[in-house]
Amino acid sequence: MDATSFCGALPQTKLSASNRNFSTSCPRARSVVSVARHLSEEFQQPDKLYSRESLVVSSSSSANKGMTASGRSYLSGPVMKRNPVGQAFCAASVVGVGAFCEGFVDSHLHVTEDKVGVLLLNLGGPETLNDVQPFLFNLFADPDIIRLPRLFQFLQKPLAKLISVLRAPKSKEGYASIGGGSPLRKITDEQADAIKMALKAKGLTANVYVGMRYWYPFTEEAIHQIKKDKITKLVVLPLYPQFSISTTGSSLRVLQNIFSEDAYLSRLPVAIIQSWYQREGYIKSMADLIGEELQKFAKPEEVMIFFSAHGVPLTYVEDAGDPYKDQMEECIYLIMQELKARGSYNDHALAYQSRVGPVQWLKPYTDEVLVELGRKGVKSLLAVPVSFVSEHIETLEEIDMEYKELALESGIENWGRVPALGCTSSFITDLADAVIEALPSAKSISTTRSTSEESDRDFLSYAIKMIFGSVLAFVLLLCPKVITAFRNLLV
Ligand SMILES: C=CC1=C(C)c2cc3[nH]c(cc4nc(cc5[nH]c(cc1n2)c(C)c5CCC(=O)O)C(CCC(=O)O)=C4C)c(C)c3C=C
Ligand SMILES: [Fe+2]
Repeated sequence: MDATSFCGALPQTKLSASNRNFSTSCPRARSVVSVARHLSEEFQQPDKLYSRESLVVSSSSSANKGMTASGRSYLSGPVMKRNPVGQAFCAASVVGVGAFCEGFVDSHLHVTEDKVGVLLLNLGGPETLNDVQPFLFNLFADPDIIRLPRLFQFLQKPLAKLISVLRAPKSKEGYASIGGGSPLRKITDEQADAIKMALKAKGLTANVYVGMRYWYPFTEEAIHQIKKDKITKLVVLPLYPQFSISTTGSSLRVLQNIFSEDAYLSRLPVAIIQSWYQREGYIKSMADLIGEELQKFAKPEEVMIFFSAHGVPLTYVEDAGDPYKDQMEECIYLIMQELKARGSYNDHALAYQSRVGPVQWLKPYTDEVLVELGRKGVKSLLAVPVSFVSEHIETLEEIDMEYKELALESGIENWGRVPALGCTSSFITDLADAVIEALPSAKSISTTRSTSEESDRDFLSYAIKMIFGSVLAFVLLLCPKVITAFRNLLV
């Protein structure tokens, strides 16, 4: 497998151009932030962290699983056989009972006695209003959220402090209006329990862990527990249907860092499901929910189906090759095809919400499209949140309150909103299938540990950057003009 073929492992129905960007047009290794791309660079340097066949990062797709851009298999291990509707045969061959995965039969028909773990990756959210500023700090301190040129990366934390302090009042207002905190932890825990039960029903006993990127339970805590439980095979399932550098990519980078520094983890066979927006079970579950909500309108056939996805800055897609936009568009296409197959021929639109800061984000923007649709005479509209599978601040506050008000002011008379998938059983069953399908392709990561000389050097440069960064932040904080300019940009 070469670096290009690894990039080909990204979901790729319409992505060949952006995938090529991963390996060719973005030479900076650290500031350009896709884990897939980063790994592909590691592959070009054989003495670095990852061996060529070490980490299986797959798109959970019936169309391209296990295939490179040129159609060759990138999996060196067993490749799952599939039936024509994209379900792996694996579910039927799982026969295990007892603790963990005893008796699990892989596609080589070898009986393995693994302790299977499933790690759900999610964003996390503040549980109280006091958590909001530190949560925002964690978010903005992420180099996959604020992407600074390499030379300025030492400013990441001071900048995160500044932005989080300035943004906190507005965010707090939002969280206060949905009950004083994010529901994400509770919902993700429920999803974890539901996936565990669904796996058990299919004959696979597994521990399911939740690892959040910016709040408790942090990914590090989940990994600690995975080690304690002596898991022997791990499937990583990010709870984002579409891959973005800013979400799945960021969480995978954290995992990569933890795994590369730990002897046990670097030997642990891992399979990563990178995106799953194209899975039949997910598409059908979304179509079910949309169909149900359409029926609540007096004239369902006249309703505009309005997909609202979380945005990302335009540079992610255009410069860093984030496949998010392509995957989102393909996802909407598949959902609409499914609705057509069921006899619904509604008009639809896709727009992007929740932009933050002064830069351009993916367009069209949700608020502008709502006003435009109202102006054009659309009277009935069904909002469909499509980038996230739990209720969260951006569905409960931004869509249900802000956008609804804007739509009604703009002339739309009948408003509806599709709930997030949450623990919808067909959806959970499909995620369980995705886990079972991914399991046989788990591979361990082999690493070379850094020498003590290297870590001494790292520490020194870290210390210098921190001191320099703190002085700069101090100067910035003392300059009222800078603060006012920032505040105007952020709120
Ligand atoms: C696919 C989903 C998401 C993408 C892509 C994404 C990118 C992204 N987000 C920010 C900034 C913020 N995000 C915030 C909260 C938040 N974002 C998502 C999802 C995606 N973000 C979720 C699920 C949540 C948590 C919601 C909750 O219930 O707690 C916030 C904090 C809330 C606020 O102040 O608005 C910020 C800020 C950026 C900059 C970005 C891409 C670069
Ligand atoms: Fe966000």
